Amino acid sequence: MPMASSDKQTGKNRAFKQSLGHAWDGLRALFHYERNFRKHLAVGSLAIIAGLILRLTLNEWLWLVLAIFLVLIAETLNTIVEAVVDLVVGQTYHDLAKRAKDVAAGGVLMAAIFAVIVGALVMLPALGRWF
Ligand SMILES: Nc1ncnc2c1ncn2[C@@H]1O[C@H](COP(=O)(O)OP(=O)(O)OP(=O)(O)O)[C@@H](O)[C@H]1O
Repeated sequence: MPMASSDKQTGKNRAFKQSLGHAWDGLRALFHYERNFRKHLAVGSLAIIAGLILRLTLNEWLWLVLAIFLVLIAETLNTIVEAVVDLVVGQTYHDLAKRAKDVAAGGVLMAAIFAVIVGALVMLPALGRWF
């Protein structure tokens, strides 16, 4: 059952290019609809610019990039949870809906705390070398 009527696909992708196209659609949806994703992307981009200016070492780059991607991936998972919960319960209040959304938000918070710690551990010594 690869296609529903009106050309909207509901079945499996048949080619890698098709899978890649849907993944790209997902990234575009994150960027367009998720304000927090855009914010995290902006902060990550600023950290990369700071890293370029401060000439980070390879090791420092690895930690920084890991922290940035962890936050973006956590935000992605949070978005998935919100979408699926809304799909299932709509506007109805449900304790499990609250738990799922709160836990997903907690995941983003953990990743953000990790990023702040990594940012401080990487940027402070790099700033010290700069001055
Ligand atoms: N259907 C629901 N049932 C119970 N609680 C809900 C429900 N929908 C949302 N909530 C509560 O409201 C909070 C905010 O939900 P919402 O879907 O608005 O997320 P959000 O604030 O838009 O998240 P983000 O800031 O990551 O986009 C949830 O963390 C949860 O505590």
